[in-house]
Amino acid sequence: MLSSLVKADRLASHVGKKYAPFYEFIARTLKSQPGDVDLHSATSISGNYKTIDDLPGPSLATTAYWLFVKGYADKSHAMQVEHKRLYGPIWRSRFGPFDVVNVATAELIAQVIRQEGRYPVRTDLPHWKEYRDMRGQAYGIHVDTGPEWYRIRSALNPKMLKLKEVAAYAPIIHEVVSDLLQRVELLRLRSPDQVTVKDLASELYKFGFEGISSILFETRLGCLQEEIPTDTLRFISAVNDMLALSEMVLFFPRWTRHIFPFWKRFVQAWDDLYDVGMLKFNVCIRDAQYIISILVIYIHPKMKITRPQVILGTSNTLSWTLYHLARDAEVQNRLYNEIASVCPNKELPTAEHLTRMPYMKAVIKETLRIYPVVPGNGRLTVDSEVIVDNYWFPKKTQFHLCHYAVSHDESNFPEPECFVPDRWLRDNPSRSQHHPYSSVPFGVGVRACVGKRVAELEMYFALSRLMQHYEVRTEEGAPSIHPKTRTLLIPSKPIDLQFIPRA
Ligand code: HEM
Repeated sequence: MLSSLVKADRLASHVGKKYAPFYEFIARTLKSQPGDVDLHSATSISGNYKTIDDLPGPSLATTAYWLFVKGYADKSHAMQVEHKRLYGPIWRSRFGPFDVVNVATAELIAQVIRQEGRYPVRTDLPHWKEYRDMRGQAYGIHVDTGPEWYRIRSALNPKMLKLKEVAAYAPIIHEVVSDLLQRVELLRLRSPDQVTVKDLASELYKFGFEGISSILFETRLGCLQEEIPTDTLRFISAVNDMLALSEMVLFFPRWTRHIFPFWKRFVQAWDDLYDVGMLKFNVCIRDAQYIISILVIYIHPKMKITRPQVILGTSNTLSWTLYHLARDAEVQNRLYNEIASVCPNKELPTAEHLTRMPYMKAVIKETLRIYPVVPGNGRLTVDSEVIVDNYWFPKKTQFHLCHYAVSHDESNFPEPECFVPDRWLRDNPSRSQHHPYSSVPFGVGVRACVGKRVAELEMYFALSRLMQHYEVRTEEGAPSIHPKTRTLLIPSKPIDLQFIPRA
């Protein structure tokens, strides 16, 4: 029990006092959990537990059938839900070199996170490490593990996760939001009906890329300009190639590298990334590693070079938010009224204003619940064996945390497919009683998203200023748009919206 409380305390100190009741909940739960064992002696008690071989789950052939015949290759988020229904909340999937244990309830995710150790690992990225070893470069925050990751992360946390520090980025973010507003105005005026902006998501992707780059590079990339600068295009294209090749490189064994061109092109893409990163943005190699690590996590592998579509979490979330607001006039009016009352006469919102906009926060939370940008996260057990739901797992077990299935579970969120921001408001009768891990779009624990605060600031500023200037509507008879998975959860079709200027 002592070890449980220590773990809960450690977690608490990482995330802050705000969540004190949540830690109490964790500590209480831990007292009665099967996971509350001395993990160092797990091997000796492993005989009392079932093992990975006892788990239900699809065979390789069944998985291939689901992906390629039943059409779930770009709907792996929906496959989580279906497989949970078929196999229960914990199951095993095998495909190619991947052997994964899926967990799909909030409680099971909590059990994995509780045992993630001091230096959690999402997944092994041997090919990324190999490139860096070859060029004698450091791994960076996304790839690094162990004490070196912890060192970088500890240096970043106070800068990135403290609201006061992040609020210092407000002027840069507002500058980029002003460009977005100009771009929306230009595009709507240019359209035949003078209100419709076609494929809004791709404009917001450029906004997201521009926003994060101006914070990290302290220089503007020009993504929202009419003509995107060549260097920026080259940088984006290198990221695109690197991500597209990343899966291929991992899938084929090493000895095939002389036969197929993937590895050579993968190395070239990384070389280009560093070259352009350092030339264009004038950053030193260590900074470049850090910046590139951050950027590449959220860039969509399939984005087209001719029309750069850079998918970042913030822009993706904004696209879905506007999509729902356009379909729900009541929610949109409530949001507009809140913004107008806190910032009358289109006053520029500040970080302080945001503290008085609970409804806007609820709108974004609800969007992230329905569309968690990262629909499935990972944890690789490195330090110790773990016990989850009466199963014993050895070191090097890859867990898949099925965020999407959990945040769509009706035992946590009644009518889970409905967009109901009210469920997040305190003192509201329709507030859901849900497990604290039932919607964790930014991940949880010490390895959770380091950009959460920056992302929130960007989304709140962009949404409030768009609402100050426009009412959004859908075109008559516009079809519903469903998400698809391309590593991230993205709209399956372009989102076209009308922007009606407000008086
Ligand atoms: C709505 C926007 C965003 C969402 C939903 C999101 C979500 C996530 C998730 C789920 C993870 C994995 C966490 C885990 O393993 O527990 C993650 C990691 C990470 N995110 Fe974000 N993210 C967003 C925006 C950003 C932004 C704007 C930045 C950059 C400033 C960023 C930087 C990172 C980094 C560096 C990591 C790796 C942290 C580590 O391994 O220590 N994210 N994010």
